[in-house]
Amino acid sequence: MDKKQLESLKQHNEQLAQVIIRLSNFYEGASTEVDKELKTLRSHLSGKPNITLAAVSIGKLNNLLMQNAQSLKKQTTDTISRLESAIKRLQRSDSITSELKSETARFLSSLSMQSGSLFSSLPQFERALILYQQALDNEPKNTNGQSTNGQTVAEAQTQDALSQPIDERLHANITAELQGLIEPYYQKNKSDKQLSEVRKKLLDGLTQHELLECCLVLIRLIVKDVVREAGVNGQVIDGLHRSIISINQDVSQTIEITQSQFENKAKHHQNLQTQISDMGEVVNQSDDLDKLKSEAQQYLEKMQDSISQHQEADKEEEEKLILLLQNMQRELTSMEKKTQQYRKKLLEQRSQTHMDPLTKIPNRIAYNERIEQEYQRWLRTKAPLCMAVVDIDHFKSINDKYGHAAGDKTLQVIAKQLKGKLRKTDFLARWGGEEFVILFPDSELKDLLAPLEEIRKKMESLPFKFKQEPVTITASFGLAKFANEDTVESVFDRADKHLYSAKNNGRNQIVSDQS
Ligand SMILES: Nc1nc2c(ncn2[C@@H]2O[C@H](COP(=O)(O)OP(=O)(O)OP(=O)(O)O)[C@@H](O)[C@H]2O)c(=O)[nH]1
Repeated sequence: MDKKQLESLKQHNEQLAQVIIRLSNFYEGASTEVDKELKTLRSHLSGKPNITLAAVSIGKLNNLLMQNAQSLKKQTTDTISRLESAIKRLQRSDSITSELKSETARFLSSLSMQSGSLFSSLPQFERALILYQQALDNEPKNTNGQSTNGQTVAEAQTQDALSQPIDERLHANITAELQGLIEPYYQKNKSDKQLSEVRKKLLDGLTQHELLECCLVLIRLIVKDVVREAGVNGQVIDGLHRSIISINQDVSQTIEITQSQFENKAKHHQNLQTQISDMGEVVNQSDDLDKLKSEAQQYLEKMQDSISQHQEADKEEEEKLILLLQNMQRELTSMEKKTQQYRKKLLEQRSQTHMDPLTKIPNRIAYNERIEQEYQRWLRTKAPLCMAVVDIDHFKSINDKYGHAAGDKTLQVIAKQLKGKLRKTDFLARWGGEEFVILFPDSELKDLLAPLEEIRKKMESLPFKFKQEPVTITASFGLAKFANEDTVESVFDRADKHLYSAKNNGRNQIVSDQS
């Protein structure tokens, strides 16, 4: 192999090492054993890659991933058989229609053909959910609103519980949770009629029965979305897994060929050495010039033969190597592309899951992560940390009088205002509905009163205009500071209590630990 080819092999190995390091992140968390082996693999590949050790590690990893795939397959088969018995139970129920009965029969026969792959089974779960929902929708009700089929005691009790009015607070909490859940889907697909209707119902307030219906619509929507996402992600990971196996085979072959080339060279070298020393001996012992000439000629011819033979073999091996390298390069390029697309998608997904789609500020998931960091920092350093809870006053009346679009716009404007007035190190999130939460690291409560008062005044003076009418919008604030044995929850509760004192005292004001 010439210097240029060696250089290219080295470059490919380094490129391969980089891709494998990046790829290995996708498997992180599959199991502790996989994680451990991935760590070893990364250590072999980082800095100056050691491909020989890495190939051993990749082999082990490959076995582990295959075992993992087997246990996943078993779990999937178990789950499918549980799903099968649930659907059989539904089929035996007296109260389902004949149409639904034949549909469950069709579903059961399609389940028996299931391959056992998690991703291909996911749509079956969704179908089962739809069948159950249809059965629930069709279920005949007696005058108490209870089902007339032969229920077990537990089922009858659950049904009973559903016919009781649920606690008002719980109802409000479920409504708020559903509002939060539906928002990203609604923002992505505003023209979807069913989505807009469900969202409107959630914002206007709904009965217990309507709330249950909304839950079902949302569950269906989310399952569909998860199935789609899981399908896409599964395909990507599957594809990457296949590429890694193929590259692993190429690497092993490359190593084998390089090793055999090395051994052949050594053998050839040894042969030449022997021939040269034999020739040396003949020269030493010979006293006849003509004989010496002919013997030397014979040796030279032998050496010539052995060199050309070696060159032939070398050429063949090199051609094989070049083919392998070309293969590897193709696989690497396609893997790079796939991982880059996947990484981009993951980043997008992460930022979407942490952002409120309406106001484009962090949401409650982001808040939960950030408050945990700030709280841990406060425990460690005791640097002052404050929290404010902000709630728009009489927001329901904006929705009622001017419509939800006006309510949405108000939330967007207020979020923008709040964000614009805060320091870069402060953290603002939409807690839910018309409520926001702000974290003030490294800030004393007494120093926050004036700036918050300024924000409150600014909000009050914002020139809102709906249906040609100027509208004044105000907000109430509850402010608390972390102290003594406080936890995240205790500080939030205190800020929330202050907020409600502010509401009870006439709204549009700030109440704090110092009030
Ligand atoms: N337009 C719109 N309205 C929302 C959104 N999220 C929550 N809401 C509405 O915000 C309103 C909050 O009303 P309430 O909790 O009764 O409080 P309020 O009217 O602000 O009254 P006080 O807080 O007591 O001043 C409800 O009508 C919700 O439907 C949203 O994303 N968009």
